[in-house]
Amino acid sequence: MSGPFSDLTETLFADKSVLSESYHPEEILERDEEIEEYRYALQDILFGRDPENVMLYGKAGLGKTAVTKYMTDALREEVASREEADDLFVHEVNCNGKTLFMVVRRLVNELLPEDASQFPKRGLGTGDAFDELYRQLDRLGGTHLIVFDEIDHLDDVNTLLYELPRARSNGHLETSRIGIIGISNNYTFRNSLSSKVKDTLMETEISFSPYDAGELRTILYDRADRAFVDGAYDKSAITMAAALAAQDMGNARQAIDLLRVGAEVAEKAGDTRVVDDHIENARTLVQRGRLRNRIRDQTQHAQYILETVAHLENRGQTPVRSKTIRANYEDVATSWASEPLTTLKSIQDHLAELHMLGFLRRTEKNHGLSGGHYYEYELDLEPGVVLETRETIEGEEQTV
Ligand SMILES: Nc1ncnc2c1ncn2[C@@H]1O[C@H](COP(=O)(O)OP(=O)(O)OP(=O)(O)O)[C@@H](O)[C@H]1O
Repeated sequence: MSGPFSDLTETLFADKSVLSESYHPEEILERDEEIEEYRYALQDILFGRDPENVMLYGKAGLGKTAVTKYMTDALREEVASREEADDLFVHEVNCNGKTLFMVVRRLVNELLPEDASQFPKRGLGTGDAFDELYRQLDRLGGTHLIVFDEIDHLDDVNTLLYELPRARSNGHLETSRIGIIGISNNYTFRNSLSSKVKDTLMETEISFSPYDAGELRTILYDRADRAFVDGAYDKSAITMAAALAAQDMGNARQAIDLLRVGAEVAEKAGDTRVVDDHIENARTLVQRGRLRNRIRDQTQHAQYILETVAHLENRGQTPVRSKTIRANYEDVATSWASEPLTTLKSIQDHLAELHMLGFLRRTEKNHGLSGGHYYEYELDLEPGVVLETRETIEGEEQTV
């Protein structure tokens, strides 16, 4: 029987999952120094001693999570192969949007025996959660590495970083040991800690710098070799993806995304080889995707105003003054069944913000004493992207 999928064969990919976000590379490339520092900080675990605490700093996509997974997996394997080494447990918790209580409770629940009831959400305090955490850690014994991702987003991080590292010396733990691994995008995180914590933490700091084009090329070649069938990519396509990502933020995630999206562009076009043009197309698609996310992040009325300017732009009526934008904005807001903002000042505030964020271009007009002084606005991006994104957002809201 023939159907819409029946004539499909795989032409480009040997294993596409290698280019996905959930893929964990077996080998970490171009991070030898960071791995060496990490190894030194954690190696005491093998000899029954407390590990050093580790703080990793670096912007998005620079390998902090990948290196951490690689190191903790390798350590687990090593511990398993040595009879004399204590058991090793690795726990991970993301701190974004969480309170200290939520984070400690989450760890407790992960440690509790399967048949035990969960730590209550209400009725007990953070101190009780810490006590339970210590009880469970000692019940299991061994060494526990706790990875706190986005640690800078945690409220009351000072208490966490004062309590946990000292739990053993303070007599809360007898049979188990703890090592803390904190991950942060914010290089100034340490400065925000209380001096008490700064003085006692004694952590190893490992800083992840942006990848240069050569380093990204190495990472991409390795992925491409695994992801594609033989002869399915041009070397220059890899060079181009690496160069584009290096020029931007030196982010490996972005480089891998460019390669994956480029390959998808090639596949859709029925091409059997990924070449520069596909990567160039991927760049536009990835940029559009990012732009859509930025539009989504704006408040509802800021989005209506952006949509208004996009309509005016399409009708060739820009640059335009805030008064005209306001009149048109009222129709847009009403068309989405929303009550428009009432004052010109609130529209102007949104316009100033949208200008500052790079969505709008603004020109100052000065017509002397008689004509007055005002601004004219036009869109600083393609109107089509704004209107498409707005339609999608409203469509999603209606289905919720
Ligand atoms: N040195 C490397 N070798 C191989 N793959 C890498 C390397 N660095 C990063 N990657 C890959 O790039 C992607 C992003 O890396 P990762 O998630 O580790 O970044 P991160 O620094 O933790 O960023 P974020 O703060 O956004 O989570 C992942 O797919 C990861 O496997």
